[in-house]
Amino acid sequence: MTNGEFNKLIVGSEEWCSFPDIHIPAVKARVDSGAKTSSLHAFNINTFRKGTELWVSFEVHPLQNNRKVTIRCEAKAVDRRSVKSSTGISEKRYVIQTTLNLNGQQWPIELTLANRDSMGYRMLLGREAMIGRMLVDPSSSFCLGELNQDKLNEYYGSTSNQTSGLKIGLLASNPDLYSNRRLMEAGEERGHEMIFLNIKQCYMKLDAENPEVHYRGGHLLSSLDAVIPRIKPSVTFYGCALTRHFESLDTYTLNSAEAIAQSRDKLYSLQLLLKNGLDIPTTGFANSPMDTNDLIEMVGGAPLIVKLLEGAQGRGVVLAETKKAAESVINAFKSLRANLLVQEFIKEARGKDLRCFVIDGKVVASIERQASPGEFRANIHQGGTASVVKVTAEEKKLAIKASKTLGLKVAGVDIIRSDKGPLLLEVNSSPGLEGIETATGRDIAGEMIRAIEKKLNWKPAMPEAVATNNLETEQV
Ligand SMILES: Nc1ncnc2c1ncn2[C@@H]1O[C@H](COP(=O)(O)OP(=O)(O)OP(=O)(O)O)[C@@H](O)[C@H]1O
Ligand SMILES: [Mg+2]
Ligand SMILES: [Mg+2]
Repeated sequence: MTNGEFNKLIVGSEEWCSFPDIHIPAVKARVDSGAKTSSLHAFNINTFRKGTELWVSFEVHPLQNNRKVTIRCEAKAVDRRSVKSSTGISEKRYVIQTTLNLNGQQWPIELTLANRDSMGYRMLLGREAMIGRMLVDPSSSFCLGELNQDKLNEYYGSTSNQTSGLKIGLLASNPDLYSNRRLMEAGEERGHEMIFLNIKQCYMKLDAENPEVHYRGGHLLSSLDAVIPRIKPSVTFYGCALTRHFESLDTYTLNSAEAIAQSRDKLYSLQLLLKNGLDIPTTGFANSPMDTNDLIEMVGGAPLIVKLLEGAQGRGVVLAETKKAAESVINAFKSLRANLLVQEFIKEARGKDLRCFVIDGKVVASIERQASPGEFRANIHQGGTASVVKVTAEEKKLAIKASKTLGLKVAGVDIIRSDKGPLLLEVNSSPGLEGIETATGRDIAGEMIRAIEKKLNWKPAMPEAVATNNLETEQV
């Protein structure tokens, strides 16, 4: 190490910094040497002239997951540049030059004004701003010091104690469905304003500076704090596009569009789960009908399971008991151009499976589902019955890891008990509440609302006035 390097700041992957010129006293930055330029999450970006100079005015929510604190800023625009985001989409962004303060050291840096923060960070510190001044230790965070809540309150006033409820949209299709009724009810019970948003009646404006979502007849949906996406398979494409658009409006979505989309693709999600070391029944997938025989051999021969990639509620899951039946089912589905996978049949499960309901990294309830007599599918919609079950620590870990792998904050994880141990069947992004609430008597809808409150740092004005059903403890 040269002498010069001793003078460099050692920073972790996240650090608090400030921007004195634009009056931002504290913002948490993601340190990302993979990005060239630094960026700040800004909205309501408008240009104006000061003499011959082009200036921009913009607003910033400096705190992560908090839309109550807003700072209005003005700065000279030094450029307008095409910037490629991590998702590969390039867009034009204004660039300002401003002073960065990091642990008392100050220097001017260029900042692009980005209008989305898919990573949740309001600020990204890129390598141009770091060159010659700092060394990154990616394994640590806040090497330059943490900021506690008191300090943040001092800077921004009280950031958490809100007296009124949140405005939460339920993005779904059928308001009469048990799960949707319960979510509306649970939110209202906890003092929030709940708005039912029919997916098909939402429409959006895609615009770099002012993206919008409108509802039936032009009503603007700009002030929602959070959205609960409950997207049925037939509207996955549009529902995910809407969810993504809410994310770009800085509305918190309980499950992200990306997580919903990838968990809907059964094949892709199984690949992701396997890659992360989670066990699944042996599964085969092929395109050409010429390979049907080998496909059957691959999963250990008949009896075997055939699943449509776009199935749900047990529809599109077939048990082929003989090799002949397997061949005809696979070929029949293929002739209809359906995407399907074949899977080893877990006979020893005897028509039972587990549904673990995961919220925010915890298993809040689990049930065992037993298929009706003569049926192998345990889905409630196929006549299965649910009962409370004690799940093992291994099963719990599997469910939590599966939700995490797919990036789902709320998930219904289906597990089957095999002779080889628990195997993952699938992970659902809009798991039904009826079966699990009825069997366990738990307030799962309330738990989902609480996960939003926690994420948005919302606390009831009078905690004792709100009915709480504390489900922090995992069900065993
Ligand atoms: N490999 C298998 N071996 C034995 N039984 C299986 C197997 N795969 C699925 N099953 C049974 O069939 C049921 C339905 O399968 P799966 O959960 O994969 O799809 P799905 O229920 O259609 O999707 P969703 O849960 O989203 O509605 C399972 O709950 C389980 O009881
Ligand atoms: Mg299932
Ligand atoms: Mg499913």
